[in-house]
Amino acid sequence: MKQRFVIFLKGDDCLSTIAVFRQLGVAIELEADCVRVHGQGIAALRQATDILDVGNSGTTIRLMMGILAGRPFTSRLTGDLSIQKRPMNRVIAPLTLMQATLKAQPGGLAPVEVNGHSQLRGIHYDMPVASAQVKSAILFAGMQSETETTVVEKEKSRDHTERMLQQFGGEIAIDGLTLTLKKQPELQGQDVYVPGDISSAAFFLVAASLVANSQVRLTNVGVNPTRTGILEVLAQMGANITQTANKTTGEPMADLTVSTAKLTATEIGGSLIPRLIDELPIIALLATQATGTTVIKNAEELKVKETNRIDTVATELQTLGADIIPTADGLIINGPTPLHGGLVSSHGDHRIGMMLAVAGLIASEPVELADAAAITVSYPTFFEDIAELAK
Ligand SMILES: O=C(O)C1=C[C@@H](OP(=O)(O)O)[C@@H](O)[C@H](O)C1
Ligand SMILES: C=C(OP(=O)(O)O)C(=O)O
Repeated sequence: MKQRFVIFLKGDDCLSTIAVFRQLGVAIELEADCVRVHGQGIAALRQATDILDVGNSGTTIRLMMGILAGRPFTSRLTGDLSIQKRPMNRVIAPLTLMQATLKAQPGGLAPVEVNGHSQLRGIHYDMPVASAQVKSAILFAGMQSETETTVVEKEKSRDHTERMLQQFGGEIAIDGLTLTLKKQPELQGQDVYVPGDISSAAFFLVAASLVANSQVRLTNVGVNPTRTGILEVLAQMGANITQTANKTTGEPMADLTVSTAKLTATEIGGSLIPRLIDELPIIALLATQATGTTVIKNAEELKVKETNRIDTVATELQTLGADIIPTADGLIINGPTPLHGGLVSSHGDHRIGMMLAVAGLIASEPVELADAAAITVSYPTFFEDIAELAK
């Protein structure tokens, strides 16, 4: 259990986030089974001398913009080539309304300069996209604002920020899709147990469902209901999964046991999409082996992830023989279709890389994966864990 905790904190995304906070003056110790953060409050953050590099993490760059918008100094933020293609205006627009000044490259791209404002103004904001990253950035700025901030979500997105704020003694009113918060009292340090990431568990849920005679037990998986869309889809498609809830003081957590099953096609769209957005590449692979036509719609957000995931999923799975058609807002997949081998690529996107590695487990010939190193962004020991299960 502890080992799993270490695995995820060693992902490149986590390490670059820690490096960014250290540059802002926060003392952080990376221990064998935990990260110890010596927080002094948001007001104690100090100006970094260098540009802050978030690596491949969209979550880090967008959430940091919300934090730094309220600090009375200038920060510069950038990331890798993929980050420099991802839209930042979705965060810049609301933070500008709150009185911060943010300057991006043409097209609203990183690098971004944040000129923070020590007296931010709260806003009422109807979110144009269902995005936990945008929501969290506004909440972090709202925590530092002189007047009240209200965010109205388009669809319910993951609520880890709201839960953690409450755990640290902060106050936020949650009424369906409407969130309201004021300037926060001093937050109190807490012990936080980080459950296993369901987005990483998803690759094993699908692998065990597809590989003949499998049974896999995944322990302490985070099952926050804003993240469990994949479990609902798997159940709908006929997967064999049992769930045992674990006692926890923070985020809900469960052990999941999954075994091979015969699957049928399904339709995925609407409010389910934000609850399984990062799982759609692996769900697409699952659908290639299900009987019937699976339709994924309302998922245009996939186009602005680490790659355009509608294109990369369709192209790479077509290379392996899948019957999969990209659409403007999703994918249409006909199954079951046997997959053959071939040379495919992650295109530098960890989730595409892991999906293709799982495809390799069910393909009739070898699958060669180019740029497999991208997987370390979220799951450095992915291949070791797959090899262990394949024994
Ligand atoms: O808040 C987060 O940590 C994330 C939110 C999601 O992005 P959006 O909320 O912008 O869709 C998700 O795709 C991303 O991988 C991580
Ligand atoms: C970590 C991810 O995304 P982001 O770069 O948006 O944080 C992800 O796709 O799982």
